Amino acid sequence: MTTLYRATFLHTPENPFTHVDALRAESDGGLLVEGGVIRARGAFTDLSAAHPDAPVTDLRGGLLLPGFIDTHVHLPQVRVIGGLGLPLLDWLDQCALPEEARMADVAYARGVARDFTRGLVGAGTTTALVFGSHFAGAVDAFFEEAALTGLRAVAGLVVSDRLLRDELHTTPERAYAEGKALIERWHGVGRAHYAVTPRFSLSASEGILDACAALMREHPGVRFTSHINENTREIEVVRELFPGARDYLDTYERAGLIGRHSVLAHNVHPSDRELGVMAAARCTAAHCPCSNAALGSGFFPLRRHLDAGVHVALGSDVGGGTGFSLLKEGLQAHFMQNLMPGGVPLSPAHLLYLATKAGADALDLPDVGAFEPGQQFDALHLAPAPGTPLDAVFRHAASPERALAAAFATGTPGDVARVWIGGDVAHTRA
Ligand SMILES: Nc1nc2[nH]cnc2c(=O)[nH]1
Ligand SMILES: [Zn+2]
Repeated sequence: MTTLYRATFLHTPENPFTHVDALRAESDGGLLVEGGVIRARGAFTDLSAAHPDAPVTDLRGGLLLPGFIDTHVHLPQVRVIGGLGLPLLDWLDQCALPEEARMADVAYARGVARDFTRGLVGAGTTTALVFGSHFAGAVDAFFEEAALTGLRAVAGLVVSDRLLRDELHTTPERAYAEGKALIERWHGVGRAHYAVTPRFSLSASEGILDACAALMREHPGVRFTSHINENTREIEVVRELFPGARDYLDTYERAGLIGRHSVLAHNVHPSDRELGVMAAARCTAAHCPCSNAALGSGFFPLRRHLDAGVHVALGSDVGGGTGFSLLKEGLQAHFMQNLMPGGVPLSPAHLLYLATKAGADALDLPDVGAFEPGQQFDALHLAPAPGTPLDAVFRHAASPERALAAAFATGTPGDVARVWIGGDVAHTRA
C-alpha cells in the first residue's frame, strides 16, 4: 500500500552537536510511504506531481516528527509514577520495588504491560529500550503486548542477586538460563530485540555480571543496559561492594559488558576515566533529566560527555521520571542545562535529535530515527486541540523551528493525534 503524507515535518538525520544546520524542515512537505517504508521525501507539490495516483493523507495544521525513541524506561513502574520527594535508594525501597514484586503474578504483569505500552505509544514513542521485570513471565507478557501495539521493544529480564528484596533475587545460573530462553524466544522476532539487563552493580554480584557477559558473548547482537553513577550514596555503596574496581564503570567493564551495544542510564557523576572508556567503546549515556530532578540525583554533565565524545540519548526513566513524554524530557534537559554552570545551550534541533536519531544510534537501529528514504515510517502527528495555546503558536509560528520549540515547551501526550510504526497506525487520540 502506498500513501503520500502531506505535512509540515521536521527531522534531524545529522547530529546537531557536530553538524551545523542539522534540523531539516519542510513546511508543506510530502513523504511517500510504501509498505511502511519511506520511499521519497520532498516538497508536497513535487511528490504529488511525480506520484499523481498516490492517495494523500493530509496532516496540515500540525507537525509530523519521527517517532520518539526512549532509551531508558521501566516496565513495572508505570503505576508508581509520581513518588516524589525521595532520593534513589529510598524511592526504590518504598515506591518501586514493592510494585516490582507484584509482577510475579503474570495476570497482573499483563495489565501493567498494557498500561505501559499504551503510555509509551500514546506519548509518541515508537521504540523503547525497556527495563523489563525480575520475572520471566512478565517479560514474556511485555513482549507479547509490544507486538500487539507494534512498539519496537528492546527489553530484557532484569537480574539482581543482592540488596533488593528476596522475591526479586535470582542466581547467576537462573539468570543465565532464563535470559537464554527469552533471547531464543524474542530476539530478532518481529520488531523485538533483547537487552541483557543487570539492574545495577549495587544489586549484582560478580557472578551474575559474568552470567550476563556469557549471554552477550553467546548471542551477538543482543543489547546491554544498566544504571550507572546516578546517586552519590549509590556510588559509595558500589565502591564498597567492588573494592577492586577502579570506578563504577569498571564493575561492568571488567565483566566484558561495555561496548557498542551498551546503554548506561543516568551517569550524573562520572569520572574522566569513565567518560573516556565510554567514548572509546562507543556506548551510550541515557540522559533522564526529569528523573534526575525528581530524585534529586543531580545535574547531568552533558558538556563533559560531549567533550569526551560520549554518545547521549534521552530516557524518560518512568517511574523515577515523571511520565512518558520525550517532549517533557527535552524541555527538562533544556532547563537543567540552562541552570547549571557550564551547561550546554540546547536548541530545538538538539532536543529533537536527542529524542529521535540519538536513540536510534544508541540502539543501533539504522532503519528508524529520521525521515530518510529507506527508513521505516515511524512518526507522530502533533496536532493540538483547537483553541489551546499550542494550537495558537502553531497557527502563528514564523517557522517550523519555532513551532517545534513550542512543542517541546508546552506539548503533552494530549497533543499527539496519531502515531505510526512501520506505516501502521499504532495510536489515534480518542
Ligand atoms: N532511576 C532508577 N535508578 C535505578 N537504579 C536501580 N534501579 C533503578 C530504578 O528503578 N530507577
Ligand atoms: Zn532507571
